[in-house]
Amino acid sequence: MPTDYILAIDQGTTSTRAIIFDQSLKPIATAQEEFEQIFPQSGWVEHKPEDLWDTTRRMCAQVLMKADVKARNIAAIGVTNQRETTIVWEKATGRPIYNAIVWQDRRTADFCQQLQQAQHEDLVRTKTGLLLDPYFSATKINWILNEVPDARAKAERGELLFGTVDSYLIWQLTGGEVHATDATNAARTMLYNIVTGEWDRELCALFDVPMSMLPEVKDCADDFGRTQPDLFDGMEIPIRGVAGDQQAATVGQACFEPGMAKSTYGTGCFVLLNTGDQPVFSRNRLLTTIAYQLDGKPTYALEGSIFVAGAVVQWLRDGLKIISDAGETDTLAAAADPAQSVYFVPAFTGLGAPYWDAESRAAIFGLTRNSGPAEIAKAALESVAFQTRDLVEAMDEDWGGAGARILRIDGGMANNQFAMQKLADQLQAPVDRPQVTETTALGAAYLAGLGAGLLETPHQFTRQWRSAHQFIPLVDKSAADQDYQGWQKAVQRVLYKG
Ligand SMILES: Nc1ncnc2c1ncn2[C@@H]1O[C@H](COP(=O)(O)OP(=O)(O)O)[C@@H](O)[C@H]1O
Ligand SMILES: O=P(O)(O)OC[C@H](O)CO
Repeated sequence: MPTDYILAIDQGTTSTRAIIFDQSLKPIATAQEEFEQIFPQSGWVEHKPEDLWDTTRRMCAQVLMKADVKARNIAAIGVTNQRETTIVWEKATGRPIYNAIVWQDRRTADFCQQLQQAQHEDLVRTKTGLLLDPYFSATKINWILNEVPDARAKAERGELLFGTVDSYLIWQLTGGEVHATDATNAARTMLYNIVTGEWDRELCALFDVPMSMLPEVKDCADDFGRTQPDLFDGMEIPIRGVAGDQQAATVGQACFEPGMAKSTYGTGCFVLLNTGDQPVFSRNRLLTTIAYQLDGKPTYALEGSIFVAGAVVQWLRDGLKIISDAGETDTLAAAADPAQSVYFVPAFTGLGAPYWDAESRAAIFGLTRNSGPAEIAKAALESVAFQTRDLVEAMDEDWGGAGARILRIDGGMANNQFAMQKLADQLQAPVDRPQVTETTALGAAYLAGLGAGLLETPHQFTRQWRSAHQFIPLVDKSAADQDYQGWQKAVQRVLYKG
């Protein structure tokens, strides 16, 4: 049998997936497992790095078995990951010195505020395209170095390494041989200059992060080393593709032309609009980021980041316990009393774009004695559509109204008919769900195939993209606007910043 499969590892916020694709990029088999979410204090979110690695290793083994494919038939591995999540480990042992601090974690809000008050936001923004928010890695690294005993001294002696989840997995996969990341993940650390394409000395000084801890930055389709032999039956499989999960989804949705946009509904929701070879800086507090980097050339994107999308459904299941499965919200919401105006602002960990309010917390408005699980589920799903409209309106202004008129959607929650119909209604524009909804893994597989020289240029891949379902607006603009105004009022009531 020829060596012609690609293994994509998608290490997400709530679960780890491994998917095998054939050379035509058709998914052959998937293995997936959830892992523990740790909430030590209000606004804090952690993962055990060992869980991220163990689930990765096991899902890779499982998917090979499921697909009945041998390791020797895997031509290349692509890695994609939850972004910004921060891990610091010992160079000598590979042992993490603290749990992974997850992107949603808000513990460094005060530090960010101090830096804002000291007028550092413009510097950060021009160099990184980001805002001074706890979301990004820099202040999380600073926290670990300050709070873990001896960490700072060890870091200064060059004994500690930092990585986003991709780097940590590459380090583990290669048996400590390779400490690298790609430009899209580097762009989320708040230490990387997205214009010059290098780690920024001034920012590392500002956040007090020794540059010796930082990984080498590579293209998205590049040589990230080979797996250590005892992981895959003695085979050393090349790792050839890496991208942050939202950027991988942008690739997987074939958004290769300026003006094309995708929106991914996983734990959070992230809209990325391709802006071409020049960074566009937002006037509406959206982020500027690298969509992908090939042959040393970055393609930039405007990004809107919502911290809670699918996570609100998880909360209905695990917190409120009104459903036992995420999919149940679909029928539950459809049965809600249409006369009630319940709004749910899911600011469990503050609000992301365009509000950037780390201290606000969630609230439900408009409850009556007749409100029940159906009305709450409906409001939860609708919150995702309203939040996306917030982003798309901001993007339209920044991009001169010439943004994508059709949004490509993916992620676990894109399977929810009710939520996605509401989205089309709110945007007053069509919403396209593709045939392959595992676009994040697909993007990573494509990059790995490109890096391994198995696959052709992006234009070839673009021709393969197919819509499976298009949602079109079913309400008129005035009804949608009236609904949206209720949301805007609800948001104003939870904003901490006022
Ligand atoms: N049918 C559905 N309806 C609503 N939400 C869903 C549905 N299926 C999955 N989800 C939500 O989507 C999220 C999982 O999507 P996924 O893309 O796997 O996320 P992640 O990569 O962040 O782990 C969960 O938060 C889950 O609650
Ligand atoms: O794990 P996801 O799919 O929710 O994505 C998380 C993002 O990368 C955070 O920036």
